[in-house]
Amino acid sequence: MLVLRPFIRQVVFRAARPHFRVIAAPRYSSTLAEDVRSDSTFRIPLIDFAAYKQATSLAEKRCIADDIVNGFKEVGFVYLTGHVIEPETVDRVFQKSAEFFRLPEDTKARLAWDDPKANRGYVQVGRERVTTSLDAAEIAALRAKAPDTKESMEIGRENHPKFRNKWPQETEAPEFKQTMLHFFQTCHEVHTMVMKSIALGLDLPEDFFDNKIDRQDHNLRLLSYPAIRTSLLLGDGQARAGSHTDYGTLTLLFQDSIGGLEVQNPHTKHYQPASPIPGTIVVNAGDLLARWSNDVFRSTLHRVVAPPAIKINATEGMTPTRQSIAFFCNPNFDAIIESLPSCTSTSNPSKYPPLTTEQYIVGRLAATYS
Ligand SMILES: O=C(O)CCC(=O)C(=O)O
Ligand SMILES: [Fe+2]
Repeated sequence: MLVLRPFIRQVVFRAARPHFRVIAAPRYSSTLAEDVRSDSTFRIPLIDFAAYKQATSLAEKRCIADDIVNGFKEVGFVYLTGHVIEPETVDRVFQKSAEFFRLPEDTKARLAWDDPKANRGYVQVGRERVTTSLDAAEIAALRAKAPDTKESMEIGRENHPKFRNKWPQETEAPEFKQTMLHFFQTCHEVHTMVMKSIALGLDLPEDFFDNKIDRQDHNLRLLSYPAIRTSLLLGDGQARAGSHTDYGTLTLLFQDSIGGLEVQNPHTKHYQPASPIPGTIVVNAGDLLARWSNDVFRSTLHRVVAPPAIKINATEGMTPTRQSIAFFCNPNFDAIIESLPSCTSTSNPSKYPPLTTEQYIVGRLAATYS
């Protein structure tokens, strides 16, 4: 599958409005590290993971692994194509998610999220305010002034010894549970594979992460952003989802065609659109992977803002409904996250003390919800 590599290198996604702009870059384009230094050439690399799965030698795998690691080092985000998830599977999850959010308010309220340790259940509009702040009072003030305009449903691993998922009844949402559990398993498998490639790209044995990420302590988040007058999204700090980083190893993000996701260019600090590319997964590195890699990887700020609006009259625009599905991949909750041996040296000592996944994630979740 090495033949695919030159092709992928030529198809360079330039993050610039309007959406859906994929530009064939010159054959001998500059490197990613050079491109991301300016907003006009900023790009999120598109990586064909099929080449990794089909590689017949470690050297072939290393090529893709290097591209993936480079993407997380320079941008913190990549678009993944050639993964194992069929488009029909993703379509079905979107359909079942939309059906769920159409349930009556009191049905959803019965399933309300109520405990950051469990992190399961329905979160109504305005209840979460994602932010980088760690200060509870500051987050509460932000939530009051500019709440996230989204609702979500959080699903954890089904076989947890202490915490139960909050499922609607089968008669209320037929095949919802089965669809989500199947998708959870599929995303777990993608995570395991991508982490193998990351291990290789960081000069570790390919199976380095295997026994640290096998417990499926992940979180599947169904997201629904209701239609809203665009003027309500344009105020100070106002967004569909405020600027934040994710907490775990990787996030696998599936978005519909509406747009609005933006990624901060780490060099210029300006936000650039991560426009939907059909069939791809947007994959970003989270805080724990950045910490594990001693900041070799970036956990990049991102947010969801108003996409190009549909005019409802001469002065007012309406921002259409948007759906996305985020699969937050985590290490095992009792895994100790300490700087990886290949990311530290005497001249680059570890920047962070060790901590467990649970300590980090439960602390962040407790701060961001009301
Ligand atoms: O909806 C999206 O596109 C992004 C959502 C997100 O970043 C999150 O929930 O952490
Ligand atoms: Fe996020």
